[in-house]
Amino acid sequence: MRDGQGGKGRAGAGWPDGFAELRAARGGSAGLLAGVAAFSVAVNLLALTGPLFMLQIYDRVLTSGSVPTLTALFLLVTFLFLMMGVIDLARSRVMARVALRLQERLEPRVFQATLADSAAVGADDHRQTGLRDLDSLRQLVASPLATALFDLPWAPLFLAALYLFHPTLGAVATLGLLVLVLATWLNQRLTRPPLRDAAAAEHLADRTAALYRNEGELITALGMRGATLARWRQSRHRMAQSLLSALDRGAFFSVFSKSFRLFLQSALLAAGAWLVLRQELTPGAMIASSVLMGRALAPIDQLVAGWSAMQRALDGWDRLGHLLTRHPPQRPRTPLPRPAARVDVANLSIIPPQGAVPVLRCVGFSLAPGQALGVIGPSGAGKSTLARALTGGWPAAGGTIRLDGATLDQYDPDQLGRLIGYLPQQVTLFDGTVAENIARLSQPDPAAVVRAAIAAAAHRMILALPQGYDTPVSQAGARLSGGQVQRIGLARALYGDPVLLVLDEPDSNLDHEGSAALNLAIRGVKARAGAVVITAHRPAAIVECDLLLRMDRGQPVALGPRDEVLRETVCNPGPPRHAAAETGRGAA
Ligand SMILES: Nc1ncnc2c1ncn2[C@@H]1O[C@H](COP(=O)(O)OP(=O)(O)OP(=O)(O)O)[C@@H](O)[C@H]1O
Repeated sequence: MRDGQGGKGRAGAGWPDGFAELRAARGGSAGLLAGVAAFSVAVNLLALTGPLFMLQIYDRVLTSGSVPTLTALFLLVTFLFLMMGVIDLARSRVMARVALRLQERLEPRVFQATLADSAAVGADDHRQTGLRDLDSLRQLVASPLATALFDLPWAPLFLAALYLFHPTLGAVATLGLLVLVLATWLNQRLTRPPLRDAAAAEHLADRTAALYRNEGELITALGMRGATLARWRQSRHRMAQSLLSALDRGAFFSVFSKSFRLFLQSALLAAGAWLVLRQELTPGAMIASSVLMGRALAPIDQLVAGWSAMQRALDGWDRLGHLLTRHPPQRPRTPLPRPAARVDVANLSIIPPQGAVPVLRCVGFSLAPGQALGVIGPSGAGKSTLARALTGGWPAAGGTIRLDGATLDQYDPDQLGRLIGYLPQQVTLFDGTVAENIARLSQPDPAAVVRAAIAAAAHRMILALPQGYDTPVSQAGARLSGGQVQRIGLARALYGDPVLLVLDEPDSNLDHEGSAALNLAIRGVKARAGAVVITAHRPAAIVECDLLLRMDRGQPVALGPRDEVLRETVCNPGPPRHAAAETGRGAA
């Protein structure tokens, strides 16, 4: 398989790039592939059985009229073909196992890289095809196309045999082979762009359909059915057009290759007959050479016919290489003890993934255990960006975030995830029970689940569900209100007593009772010496905050004790002002 270039050098120092990982995974089946190559030697040598048998029938049996020779040859041929079938079958079965092994070996890495990509780029980005690419790779390896690749290097052997029969036959076959190789290359060149377009358009159409499916209620309510159908059909139409163009071109080459192969066989027969007439060849050799050439050209025919699958897999290999390069394997980190809730942010700037300019600049503050920081500011001020950065979701482009002295990347990501409770603006629940969702899909600790639910004021609401904590929920199937989902999300954030709790507009869907419970939960975290960061639009959400950070257009405009900053905000709600505290660290 090919190596892409674009992603090279982006992997961490000392770590293999994505393509090296792919090659290593393929190398993991080197023994099996060597076995397949050995089987291919046997299969291709045994493929000479047919031509040799014909040679013997025409030149020995028919001339001598010997029935015993015919019988012996026939029995031998039966045995050899049987052997060939058995070995060919074994070869296919081994390739199926190679394919499975490749998939099993790469799946965890690809899954993690896809998740990381989705966290960095956004779930709806068109690059979310890692697992699908791996599937097409597995399908290719398990398909007859892969075995055709093993047969391809044997074509010269059959050509050599033709040259042995007669150089003219060899020359005709070589010429034919070159034409077919040229046709295969042209096929690849001409069908690749439309096939890529079709795959991209198909992905877009699938994504659009999934989004519309999830938002069916909204679409109906807003009378958007016609418009959504038109848009979906537009992307389907684009896919159909590209696919049609690829199929048309592919069909041309497929038909050309098939017809040319048949023609070539007749041409070779004609050349053979001419040589027989000139008494330079025996009739047996003439027939055998025709069969031999068929065998030499078969893998090329197979490759032309299955080119779109081949192309999909090759493109998939490229994309996977880049995906794995973008997200190199986690380096092992020395496990750190559970930190104290001391958060130090210094001169932090954040550039969103795929972004070019920082959307957060020069942010600095310190939080001591037992303190809560409120982050306020107008829409687009950078509050959610700061929340994402504090959870380790978006890496710092400049400056640092330290938790008890260690930068976030010094923690193992899973450990960090357990140390931080995060409630995003939009809460998503996953397939599983309510308890499993609160326990972050790990094996739930029932006491901890109930404790977290009580702290989030979700306990009674959960008990009212048909099966209580064991009620299955899913993104689409759950019949929970926005506030109920938010409370379960808060319970999930509180599960496991995190050191740092990051709440991104936690009260956007909460009623009075929910807001009161939220404040109680924040007080609880502070009481057990945790730290809390809350972004908010509403004053009710920051009543438990000791410190307040006011942001505007990605920059801090005020930082200090809550009431002081609130007073300042009332007196001076205008554009950014660079107070001494703006970039300071020592507000805590
Ligand atoms: N993925 C992204 N790529 C590029 N820019 C982004 C991305 N996400 C956010 N931004 C930009 O970063 C800035 C801050 O956005 P952010 O969501 O942090 O604001 P916010 O203060 O949380 O707003 P709101 O109160 O409306 O939630 C905005 O200008 C936004 O356009």
